[in-house]
Amino acid sequence: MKRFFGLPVDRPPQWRNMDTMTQHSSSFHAHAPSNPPDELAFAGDVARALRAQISRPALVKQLLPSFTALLGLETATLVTQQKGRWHVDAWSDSSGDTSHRPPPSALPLDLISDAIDHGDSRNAGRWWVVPCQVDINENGTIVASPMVGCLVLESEIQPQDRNRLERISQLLVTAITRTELDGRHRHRIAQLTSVLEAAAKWQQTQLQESSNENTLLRQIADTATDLIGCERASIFLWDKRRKKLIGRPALGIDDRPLIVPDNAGIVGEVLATKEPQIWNANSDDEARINRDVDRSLEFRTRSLVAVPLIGPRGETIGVFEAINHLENHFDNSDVLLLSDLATHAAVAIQAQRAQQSLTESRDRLVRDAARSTPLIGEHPAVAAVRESGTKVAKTDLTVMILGSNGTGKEVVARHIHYESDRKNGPFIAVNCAALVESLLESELFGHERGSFTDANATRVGKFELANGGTLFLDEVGDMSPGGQAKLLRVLEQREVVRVGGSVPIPVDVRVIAATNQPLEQLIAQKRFREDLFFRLNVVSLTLPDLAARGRDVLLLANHFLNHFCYEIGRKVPALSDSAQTALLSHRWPGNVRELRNTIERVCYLSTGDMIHAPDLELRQPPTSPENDRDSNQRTLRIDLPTSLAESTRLFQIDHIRHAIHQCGGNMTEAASKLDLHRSNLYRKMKQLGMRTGEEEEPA
Ligand SMILES: Nc1ncnc2c1ncn2[C@@H]1O[C@H](COP(=O)(O)OP(=O)(O)OP(=O)(O)O)[C@@H](O)[C@H]1O
Repeated sequence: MKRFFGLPVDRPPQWRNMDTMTQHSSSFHAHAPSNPPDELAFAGDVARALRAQISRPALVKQLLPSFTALLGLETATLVTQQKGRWHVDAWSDSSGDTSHRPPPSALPLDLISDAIDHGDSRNAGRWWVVPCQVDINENGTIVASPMVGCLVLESEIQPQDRNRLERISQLLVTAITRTELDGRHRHRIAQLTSVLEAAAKWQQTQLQESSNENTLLRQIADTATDLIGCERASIFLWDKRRKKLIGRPALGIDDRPLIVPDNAGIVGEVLATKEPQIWNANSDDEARINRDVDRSLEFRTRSLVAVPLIGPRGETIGVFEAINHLENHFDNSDVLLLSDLATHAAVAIQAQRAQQSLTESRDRLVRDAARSTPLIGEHPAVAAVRESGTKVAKTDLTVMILGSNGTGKEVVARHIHYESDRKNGPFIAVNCAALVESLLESELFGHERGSFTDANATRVGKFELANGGTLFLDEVGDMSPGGQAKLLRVLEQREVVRVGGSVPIPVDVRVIAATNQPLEQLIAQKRFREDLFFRLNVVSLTLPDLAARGRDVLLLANHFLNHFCYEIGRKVPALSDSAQTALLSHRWPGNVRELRNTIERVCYLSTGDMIHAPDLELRQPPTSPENDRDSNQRTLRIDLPTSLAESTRLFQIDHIRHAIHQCGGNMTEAASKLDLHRSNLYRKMKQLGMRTGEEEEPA
């Protein structure tokens, strides 16, 4: 390959022997105007035009007159093939006139075809034809359609001048093809940039939870319509099982999909062959178009291009179709662009489907999780907790749940979580009583590697794990002073610092705390921070003991019966009258947890369709101030050394509890039994650090 001014030029073999003639060529001025440009100046013009990155027509217009003058030609013409016909792109005569373009028929068409077919220059009489072409894969770049053209030169050329003519013609041809290629590259880069921008937008759409497949498909079709410049674009998704292609957005007037058999028309051809298809009216077979669809949609297809939609794993998911080019017929460049769009569209569609199915699975799991821990109970106090929980769930307020062990505080916390907008986030429960001080901090806030002896690796704390969801801090009253201080800081600043770390990590967590301890009393004893109490106690919900919930015991018993029998696959037995009476009269010191365990045991151990009282094996626990509330000969043992004032306080607490219990939680009755006014009873209870929730009031 020879180079002219840095530009590669392929020399046709039959001209190589003309090199020796170059030295004589400067005498060639057959028809040159009076002051012709010299070869070097022309080469300079070519280099400048190339640097300016002008379009091919502009470059030819600029250089053709001086080229004609330099070689002393009569005329020089650039012809190209367009839709199978010859077209005169540019023309110049020896005087530099470019306006009198001849018709293609005035040119030596046979010689032109000969030069194109052989890919090298041809000469016949006064005509010289130099091919000027851009191939499909020139320079390793995909070019949609080739440029087929020739420089046609008209001149009485002397043999000794042929070499010069060839050399200068090749310089112009190289400049023309280079400019054409550069233009195509720029156009292609712009196209690919647009495709990538569109793909990024589709990705955003597909990630939005609110978007559905229709939104995405419409967006993809709109992009194709804009970029290709056509009237409509449709995506046909393949329903393999039903052997149908479902076109969306439909060509139709409203939002209905267009359903066609998967072997019909051009889209059917594309699906079967996985090959793109172009159809243009007048030049292509009319029978390939399904005019029935046109008629039903009151539309006329004049031109169409369709490409397969291939998913990321090579599976065909449908066909992408563009209809009616706005300016022209569709050609290979439209196939190329639509194929680029189809590649990204197929990925976006598949990703959207995967996202959709993940969202559905997640929603199903969340629903199942919410159903697995229902807050059972019709007692007004339980109903009130449920109602307040639902209300407070819509806010991000911190909630404190009070109640004895096993009354269902975690169930209430879960109820709030699943009723809230955080339900798709995690629900993390931590039992603060179960961990020693040092471990609790690392459990809640995480720790950095090496922050203490056993910290072999960095650990993410529960606060971070609960990000976007709910953190349930059970037995918060048992938290260490250090832990309390840290917890307060996290609640105030909404960020955690891992143990041994210094970087604050933002967290978006709703905190629900619970305790069975009288926190006011702990505050008085300086065992619980008052400021933390106020932070946690923004809303407080109190669960009554199970024994105070009346017939809820039976509701819960039946709920657990159904649950465990379903788990072990046995028929659900009924509770006999004796069993019901036993359940209702038991004191349930372990509350709902105890009831649950009792029913679980019965489900596994009893046989038959009926559960009787003895099956329940309910034994009253040994006498203690906590559980011997029915006995009138109760003993309250207070360990020594205890001050008289403290002993009196503990006695009063026990006595009031006993009275409330005996009255089934009815505070008015309990107050009268204690010879107090109801409001005085409440005041006394507060004084003693007792809980005074209305929940102890039965219906
Ligand atoms: N109202 C309820 N409806 C259904 N199940 C309940 C209800 N209350 C409690 N339970 C069940 O009783 C058991 C104990 O409940 P939970 O752990 O919520 O109590 P808790 O008050 O948090 O206990 P602790 O104070 O010991 O942490 C759980 O198995 C729970 O599913």
